[in-house]
Parts: sequence; C-alpha cells; structure tokens
Amino acid sequence: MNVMPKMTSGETAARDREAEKMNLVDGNRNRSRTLHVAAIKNPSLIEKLLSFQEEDPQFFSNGVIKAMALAMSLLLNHPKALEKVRAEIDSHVGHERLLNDSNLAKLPYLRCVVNETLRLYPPAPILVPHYSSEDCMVSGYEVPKGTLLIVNAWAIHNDTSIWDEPTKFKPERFEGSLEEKEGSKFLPFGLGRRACPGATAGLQLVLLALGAAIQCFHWENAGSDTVDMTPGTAGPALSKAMPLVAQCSPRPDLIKLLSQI
Ligand code: HEM
Repeated sequence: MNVMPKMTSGETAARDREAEKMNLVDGNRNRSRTLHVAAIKNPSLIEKLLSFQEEDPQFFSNGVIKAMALAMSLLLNHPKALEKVRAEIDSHVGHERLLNDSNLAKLPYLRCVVNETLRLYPPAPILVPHYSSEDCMVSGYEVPKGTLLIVNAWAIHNDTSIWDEPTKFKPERFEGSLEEKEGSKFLPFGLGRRACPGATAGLQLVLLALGAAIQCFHWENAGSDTVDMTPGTAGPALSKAMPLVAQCSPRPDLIKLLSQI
C-alpha cells in the first residue's frame, strides 16, 4: 500500500497556496472578492462570469466558466479556427443583434469547438463513482452487480484506438454527428442514470458565452506567442497551470450594438 508522507503544517500551507494559484476559477474568485471591495471599474471576463455565478450558482457552474476559458485559450492558439467561428457567426447572426439560443443550431462549427474543448479538457476527467446495476462484461472483464466503478473520461477521450491524433485540437472531428455515433466514447457530462442533468443547459451557456465573446470582441493573446496549456495539478478537476491572459477590444462594427446592451 502506498502511504503519502505526512506533511508539516508549513508544507501543507505552502501546498494549499500553490493549489490556489493553480486554480483558474477559485483563484479568480478570491481575487475578485478583493477587487469588489476595491470597487474595480473594469472587471476581467472571468470576474464578470464569477459575478454571474454569485447571482445564479446553479447555471454559471465552475464547469461552464472553465469550459469557456479553455475554449478561448485553444482558439487563441489556433487563429484559423477562431476566424472560422467568427465567420460562421457573422454569416448567420450578423452585426445588428447579439446571438441568442435560437441561432445555435445554425452554428455547427462553434459546437465542434466546444465539443473538442470538452474532449481535450473534460471539467470532470474522472467521473463521480458509479455502481453497476447488474452483472455485465466490459472488454472481457466480468463486472458483478454492485461493483464500484471509476470511469476515466480523460483516458477515453485520449485513446488512440478511438480518436485520430487525440492530443491535437481538431474541432472538425466533430463535424457531422460523430458525437452521437461515438456515444459512450465522448462523455464530458458522464453517462448513465447519474449523468449530468445540466448537460443541455451547461452546453448552451458555454456556446452562448463563447459565441457572444467572439461575435463582439477581437481577441488576442496578451502574454507570450502562445497560451500555455500546461495542466495544473491542483484537485480532481482539470485546471491550467498558468492563467489565461488575453486582451479583447470591441469589433468596430459591433460598437453600436455593444453600446445598447
Ligand atoms: C459545461 C458544463 C458542465 C459539465 C462539463 C458538467 C459535467 C458533469 C459531470 C461529468 C458529472 C458527473 C456525471 C457522471 O459521473 O456520470 C456531472 C454531474 C452533475 N451535474 Fe454537471 N456539468 C456541467 C454543468 C452543469 C449545470 C449547469 C448543472 C445544473 C444546472 C449541473 C448539475 C449537475 C448535477 C446535479 C450532477 C450530479 C448528478 C447525479 O449525481 O445524479 N451540471 N456534471
């Protein structure tokens, strides 16, 4: 049996501080609390999303905010894909109004980008524990009824026997109805009776938040040439080791619309 060496209280505090630094959403949550006290006038996008979370914690979940930030990070590293999403939104929604949920069916590439983000970075890489409800066989293994099952969604999403070049960001792989065809091989929202009941709403929120951010703003990487996607090590949820630092400016054609919101 492996036993973790016991930490001193100083080491524990240092580990907790490190975990805090590594965690995009929680780190910003605490920072934004401080900033609210200072009555900051120009909150960052994450701070704004976290303020929505305070108003409606159920829908603006950490999963939704993280998925949006991760999708934006990936798009900044793949400018052609970002341009393709923008062109899709411009052609179906235009510049006169903000995109809304009735437009989403007409924005398949935006959906592909979000799916590909959730494949590469499932907010819950290890699903919550499930029990088998009856005896079954899985890949030649007998699984008796009542067995505790831990599903590694991240490993399934990176399995080379299922996905072509799984470590690469290729939204096009979701074109057509691959998601439906692949069934239990793409499971960012889990599966079975305990699958995420907020999957439809969660996906819709990510699509709307990401789509509106791309429709209204020009985005550019404010740090080095590429966004550092090194994964963080804090907690069971996937996080980025380095925070996303990006700059946005209103797109000239959208300024009139933005000033009316
Ligand atoms: C992008 C957003 C989201 C992602 C990726 C996500 C993902 C997940 C995953 C992977 C699970 C575990 C499923 C399993 O083990 O099979 C889960 C459970 C759950 N999710 Fe979500 N979720 C998201 C948004 C939401 C939202 C918006 C709500 C509420 C409106 C929600 C409510 C829940 C609840 C209540 C459970 C527990 C279900 C149970 O144990 O029976 N989720 N979610």
